[in-house]
Amino acid sequence: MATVNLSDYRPLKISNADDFTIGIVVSEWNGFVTNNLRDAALEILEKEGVNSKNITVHAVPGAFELCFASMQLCKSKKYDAVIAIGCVIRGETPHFEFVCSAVAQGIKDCNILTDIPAIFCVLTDDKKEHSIARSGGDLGNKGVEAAVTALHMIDFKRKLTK
Ligand SMILES: Nc1c(NC[C@H](O)[C@H](O)[C@H](O)CO)[nH]c(=O)[nH]c1=O
Ligand SMILES: CC(=O)[C@@H](O)COP(=O)(O)O
Repeated sequence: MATVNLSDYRPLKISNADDFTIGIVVSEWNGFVTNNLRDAALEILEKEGVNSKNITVHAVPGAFELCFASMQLCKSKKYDAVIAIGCVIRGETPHFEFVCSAVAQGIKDCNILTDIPAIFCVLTDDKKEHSIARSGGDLGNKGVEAAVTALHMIDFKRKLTK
């Protein structure tokens, strides 16, 4: 049983977040989870000073489609960071393994093949209850973690190019 609250969030007070541009891709599969992840990420981004007009949210059918959509957003050069949000819940067949592996590799590829940080906010859970606990339940909300990570990575990259 996990004991760490994934959302032990303390304000980052990043000074120049008002001009950060962020693309968010949300898969519609398990929307009862992914919408909560999305909303938590949006809340943190705006709390940290990102202008809502600089945040764009795109929907795709399933987690597998996060690969294509995230790469397109990264290649567009319109965003300082991209957050990929999904929830894959194990079924009866090995399909779960293939989807999870493909999505992890696909989002990794966005980071390696483009110079845009792509954040992996995809729950890969054996049970629905695990996903619920991590999207606003007892174990916090992975969307918080993803938003914080995106801000850190934008800040990291900007410091490199100073
Ligand atoms: N079982 C889940 C899926 N499966 C669908 C795939 O992601 C993909 O849309 C399909 O294979 C067509 O390419 N997607 C999730 O996001 N979550 C699941 O639990
Ligand atoms: C992870 C999935 O794609 C899942 O919906 C597949 O379910 P099943 O393995 O029972 O077909």
